[in-house]
Amino acid sequence: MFSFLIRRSRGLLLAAATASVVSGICGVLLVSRINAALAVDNSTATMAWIFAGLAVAVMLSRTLSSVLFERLGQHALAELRRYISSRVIAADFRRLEILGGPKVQSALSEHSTNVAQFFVSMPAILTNSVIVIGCMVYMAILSWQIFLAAVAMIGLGSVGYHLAHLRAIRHLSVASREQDRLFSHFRSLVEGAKELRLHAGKRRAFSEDLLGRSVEAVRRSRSLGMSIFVASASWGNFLVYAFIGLVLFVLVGDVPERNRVMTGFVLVFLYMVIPLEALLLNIPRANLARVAAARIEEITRDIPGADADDKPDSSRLPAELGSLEIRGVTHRYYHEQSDEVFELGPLDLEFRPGEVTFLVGGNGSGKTTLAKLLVGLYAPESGELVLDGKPIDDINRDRYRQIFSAVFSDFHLFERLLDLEGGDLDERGNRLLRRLHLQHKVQVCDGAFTTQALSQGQRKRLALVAAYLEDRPFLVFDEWAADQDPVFKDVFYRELLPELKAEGKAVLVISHDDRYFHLGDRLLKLEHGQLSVAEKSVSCESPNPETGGQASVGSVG
Ligand SMILES: Nc1ncnc2c1ncn2[C@@H]1O[C@H](COP(=O)(O)OP(=O)(O)OP(=O)(O)O)[C@@H](O)[C@H]1O
Repeated sequence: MFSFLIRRSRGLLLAAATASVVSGICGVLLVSRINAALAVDNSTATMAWIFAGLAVAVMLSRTLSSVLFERLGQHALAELRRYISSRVIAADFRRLEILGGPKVQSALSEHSTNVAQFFVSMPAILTNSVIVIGCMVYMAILSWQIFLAAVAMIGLGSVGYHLAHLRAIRHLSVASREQDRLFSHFRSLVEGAKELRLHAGKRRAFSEDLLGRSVEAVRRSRSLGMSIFVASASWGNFLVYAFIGLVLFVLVGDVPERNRVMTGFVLVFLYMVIPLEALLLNIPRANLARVAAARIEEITRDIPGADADDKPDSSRLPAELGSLEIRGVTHRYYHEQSDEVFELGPLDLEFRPGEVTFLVGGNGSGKTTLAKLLVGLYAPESGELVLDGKPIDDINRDRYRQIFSAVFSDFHLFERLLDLEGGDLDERGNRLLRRLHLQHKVQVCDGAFTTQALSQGQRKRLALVAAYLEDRPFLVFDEWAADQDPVFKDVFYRELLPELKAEGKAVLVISHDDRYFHLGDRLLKLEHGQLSVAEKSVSCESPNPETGGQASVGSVG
């Protein structure tokens, strides 16, 4: 993940790192100049100018590195969000369903921000590392014996620090996993607002048992992890003071030029303590970023790219449907908790243009799953879809999907009518809105609905308008009419469906409205994932003159 980000902004990173290193070097030179000034009786004007020059260089390089790293942080955040979004857009739909929205949201917000923080803490890490290393070199020049003692002390500190880090990272990983769950509770907080307000007990249980526990678990693991980091930073700090004591009161007695060396060491130490502290405190942030990056990698690994083609060449999309066959297609859902499997199929079906097919079946019989298989959202586990004699595979599945417009029962309405153009788009949209009696509530203006603040049934009508405007050869409606009033049910079944049929569209309608079934060309019934031929209902209505009331059933498996 970091290497990906580093690759994307190599130039900026190099400039920022150079500025940090320059700032560190100038800082160390500054101390050496102070020490030199202390060692002479009268400091010269040249010494003063060098000092001033170095001080200005430190200020400029530190400002430059901080600004550049801040920009890098924002750049990294934007890059990560682009990367994760593109992976999500291209992901296999079923894998995305299994992964779930909260994890994606968590990756896009918190994990990405933490990774970006790495770049913000980089100047502190780099500059202070250079200062600490420079100070060590300066110490080595002053006395190599004491330098060796410092190296031994740093070795001891590093081992303790490393062991503490391993432990801290474990806690931070637990926290970032728990945070994904927390995001799903955040979603319930808004989406379940009605239910939570209507039931005090449910509200209490949710906020205490679910949300509260999750918030607490994240807090506990993260503060444990960060406390270990901070404690190990204090341990490092303690070692510095222990070392100062050791040098001042034990080691320095044996070295030649005792006074000069002692002044030098005291100065270097005092100068080094703050950068060292900053270094030890910033390394945890970098580690937090490492954990977040690992989590993002894990999440994006779970959603491998499928067959989505970024720019489907619309000229290659079939404007008309020839024949579409489903041959021996199956799909299975495994439910881990109950160790049960729902199996749909094997199904054999054929769809033709200008044909309206009704699909019925009890709840959970597999209707929506069949629709998802048909439109290519799920790849069949066995069997195949054949469009105009050509089998659909991973390579051409995305192009295949472009022949469908669908309104699923959990449809989503985008703010704009995306990828629809034409000077008369607004006019065509508004014409449809008039037919659906929505013209007083909403309009299509500049390719977007003027509002979405409508009832669920009205919003579904907007989804129908969007599907209509797409003008694709195959339309799928998953219980579209379920929440429409009788007038609009009538408009849908008696006006819109026949119109689509007359235009040569193939239409699959998942429905429980048996009083309209005679208006379709055939009726399919699903029971426990298996298709059966169903008799068309003739209740309430006279037989359809077009079909003579007979179900024209395609090849039904
Ligand atoms: N995302 C999913 N993950 C796991 N199992 C699922 C998922 N969606 C559906 N199922 C299982 O598949 C079965 C069929 O579901 P499906 O949504 O296709 O039924 P349906 O006939 O459309 O039902 P309804 O009339 O209630 O909309 C269900 O019994 C359910 O157990």
